[in-house]
This record gives sequence, structure tokens and C-alpha cells, in this order.
Amino acid sequence: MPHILETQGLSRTFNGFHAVSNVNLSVQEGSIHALIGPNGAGKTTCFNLLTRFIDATAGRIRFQGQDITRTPADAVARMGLVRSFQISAVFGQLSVFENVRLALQRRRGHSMDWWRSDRALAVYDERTRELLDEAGLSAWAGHAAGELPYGRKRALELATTLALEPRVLLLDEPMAGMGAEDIAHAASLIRQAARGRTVLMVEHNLSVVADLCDRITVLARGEVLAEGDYATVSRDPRVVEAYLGHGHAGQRKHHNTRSGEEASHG
Ligand SMILES: Nc1ncnc2c1ncn2[C@@H]1O[C@H](COP(=O)(O)OP(=O)(O)OP(=O)(O)O)[C@@H](O)[C@H]1O
Repeated sequence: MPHILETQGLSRTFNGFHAVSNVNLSVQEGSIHALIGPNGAGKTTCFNLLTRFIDATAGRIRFQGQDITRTPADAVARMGLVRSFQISAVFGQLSVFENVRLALQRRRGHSMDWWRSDRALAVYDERTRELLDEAGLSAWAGHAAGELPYGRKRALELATTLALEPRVLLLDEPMAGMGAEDIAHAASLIRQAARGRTVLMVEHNLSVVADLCDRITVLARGEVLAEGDYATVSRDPRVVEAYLGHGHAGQRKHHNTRSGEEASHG
């Protein structure tokens, strides 16, 4: 499979501090790829670099074979490299249905259509229903988005992001703050969302990563420490040392909370 997203020597310093250092990342088209690592490893900075929220100090980024190292963030998003919540704000007073429809309008450059008649907006209705169905939100369509329980709100955010038709979907800790039931629901949504597209996710919950992800890149202190499938990286002594903590080789640890992680690599 070809690589849809690649970096070469990607680096970012903040006042001389190396937050991301010489990262070579290759994300295969159609895969679910995880970026993991201890707190402060550089995962969020990597995401910010990839989505062009911040400039690289050195290195290159290629998306679909095109150099995007200096491409503006909005153009990168329009090319199909989209981070959840990037453009897709959820409006609490609007209904769940209206939120998804608005995201579709934006995608097609019709964001001012909100004042148009229901008939003019009806062209978006079918796709809106499909997206709500995919996100398991059909029963919530008429509810105000602000009234949704936490897990459903995250599902709505995913639906509004999918309305933008991303080729590569970047998810920043999609399971953060979720209980077991919501995690199971979110995992199946992500698996479904990954059909026909590529997903790159930062996730602290290692059991989720083990279940969902084809490939894992482990960062530590801004550098790539290891890469491979879960079985490979979880056995790597450098990963065990830096991330899982001493004496946990080969064990799958559950990291639902930040405190869980902090305890394991301190
Ligand atoms: N704007 C900034 N200015 C200065 N230092 C920064 C800035 N952004 C990030 N850093 C530093 O870069 C390092 C990497 O941070 P980053 O947020 O990318 O790590 P992370 O792996 O996402 O961590 P976490 O799991 O805690 O979210 C940290 O030491 C952080 O303090």
C-alpha cells in the first residue's frame, strides 16, 4: 500500500527545546495508525505540524505525494487532511441534524445557506441522515446538540468531521474522558469511519490502540523510539523502558486516565 502521509526529518523547537526531533513518519493509505508515547513526547506538536497549525523548524511533510510543508492549514484541510474538531465546531443550540447539515454546507462552500428555505437545504438532508446513522445518532437527530451526553457529543463531532470528507482523519485522543461503554461505541465508529480512508490517532488508552490500530509509532522526547504493530512495539525494551515502565514487557496496560500513564513512566 502506498504512503498517503509522510514526514522526513520533521522537527520543531521551542526556544531551543526540541519538542519534535527528526521524525520520519509513514502512514499507509487505508490504515489506522496510532501515535503514542509518554506525556510530553511530542504527539500533539506532531499533529500541529501535520495540520500546519504550526511551522516546522526543519524537515518535510508530504500528503498524497504533494509537499505540504509550507501549505496553509485551511488549504491542507481542503486537500483532505482533517483533524477532528478543526473546522467542525458543534453548536449547542442547533439540533444534532442541523449541526451535521451545517458541516455539509460548509464543505460545499454554502455556509451562508442557513437563512435559506428548508427546501433549498433539503439537498443536504440525505447525506446528513447517512452520517447520523453511521454515528449512531439517528435517534438524537432532533435534540439540541448541547443536550447530548458526553459520548454522543463526541460522536457528533466525528460526524461533522466526516461531513468534510477527509482522506486522512486525525483524531486527538478520541477516547479521552470516556467510560467503557462509550469507548466501545467510539471504537466501532472509528473502525467504520476508517473504511475507505486513513486514520491517524493520538490515544492514551493502549487497549484501544491494540484493538484498533494496524501500526503504531512510539514517540519519546520528541523522537521516534519504535514503530510496528502492537505486539512488536509492546515487546520493544526501549518502549517498555520509556513508556510502559519497568517490568511490564509484553503486558497490555489500560490507560484510561492520564494519572494511569504518569504512574507507569515516571
Ligand atoms: N508552544 C510551546 N511552547 C513551548 N514548549 C512547548 C510548546 N508546545 C509544546 N511544548 C513542549 O514540547 C513538548 C512536547 O509537547 P506535546 O504537547 O507535543 O507532547 P504530547 O506528547 O502531546 O504530550 P501529552 O501526552 O501530555 O499531551 C513538551 O515538553 C511541551 O512542554
